[in-house]
Amino acid sequence: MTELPGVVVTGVSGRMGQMLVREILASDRLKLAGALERSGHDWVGRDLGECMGGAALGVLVSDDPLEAFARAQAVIDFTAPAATVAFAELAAQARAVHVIGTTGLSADDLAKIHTAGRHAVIVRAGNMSLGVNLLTKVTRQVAAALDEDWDIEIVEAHHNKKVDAPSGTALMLGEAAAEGRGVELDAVSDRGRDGITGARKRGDIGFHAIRGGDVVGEHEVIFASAGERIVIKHIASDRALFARGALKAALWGQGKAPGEYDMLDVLGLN
Ligand SMILES: NC(=O)c1ccc[n+]([C@@H]2O[C@H](COP(=O)([O-])OP(=O)(O)OC[C@H]3O[C@@H](n4cnc5c(N)ncnc54)[C@H](O)[C@@H]3O)[C@@H](O)[C@H]2O)c1
Ligand SMILES: O=C(O)C1=N[C@H](C(=O)O)CCC1
Repeated sequence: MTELPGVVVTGVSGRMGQMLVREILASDRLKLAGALERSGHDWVGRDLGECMGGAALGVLVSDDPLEAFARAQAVIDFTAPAATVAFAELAAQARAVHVIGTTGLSADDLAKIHTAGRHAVIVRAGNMSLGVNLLTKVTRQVAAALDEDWDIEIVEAHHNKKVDAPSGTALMLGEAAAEGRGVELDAVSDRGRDGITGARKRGDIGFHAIRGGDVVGEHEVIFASAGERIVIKHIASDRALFARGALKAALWGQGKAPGEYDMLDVLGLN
């Protein structure tokens, strides 16, 4: 019998980290090979199962990525930008597939991740759900079909602990709309208006972020013209959705040529 690919989960105490552990433990195609948290976190050195309030799993939470990645075929990483950039280099050294869900990455962070992708498989997406990835395709098509008489606005809502805005998903949708229009997103992006902003600039793509309660993730792309509006909306009601997408990516990446991929590749939507 062949061994199942082993996965290390980073940021294991986090909202996504714990969801990923549950999905891996329930999977018959992947096994848990390690659990990482940041140095100084009170889970480090303790049994993961007990930390999560259940029975012991025999997996100690570690703060040593180098040692953990050496035993893994995949690293699933939903943490924070600085951690993800460091993990990209270490996962590439270990030739482990690095699945990146972390959002809020800067252009400089993305360039470093791109460099790591020369040596190993990286799958990165601001949203790992089938629905949102399909929505990016639809958004690109609708934006390509309409001219600038149609104003594009992207509205997103998330829980009150989210630290970055616009969300990674909103940026994916904005990129898709800009691509459909044949423009660079950076040149037309208008984020969170406030004060005497003047009239809306033709061709801009607007972004608006709502933060509150326990909202898992909601995204709306609005195409507004004189007398009519098209609104395309995705609602995520369970974080398990993102975790299952990440597991799919970890499996899909096994044996692929080094490079940077996204969920459209994984889902066969490219
Ligand atoms: N792509 C997607 O589908 C998707 C879905 C949900 C969340 N996210 C993104 O995932 C990230 C995490 O979200 P969350 O809600 O789980 O946040 P969270 O704050 O609950 O968890 C992040 C975890 O990472 C840990 N961490 C930070 N630095 C670390 C380091 N150096 N080493 C190890 N662990 C470290 C933190 O201690 C924390 O436990 C965010 O960027 C979020 O936007 C993406
Ligand atoms: O909870 C979060 O944080 C989420 N982040 C992703 C984003 O930034 O789009 C995906 C949805 C949930």
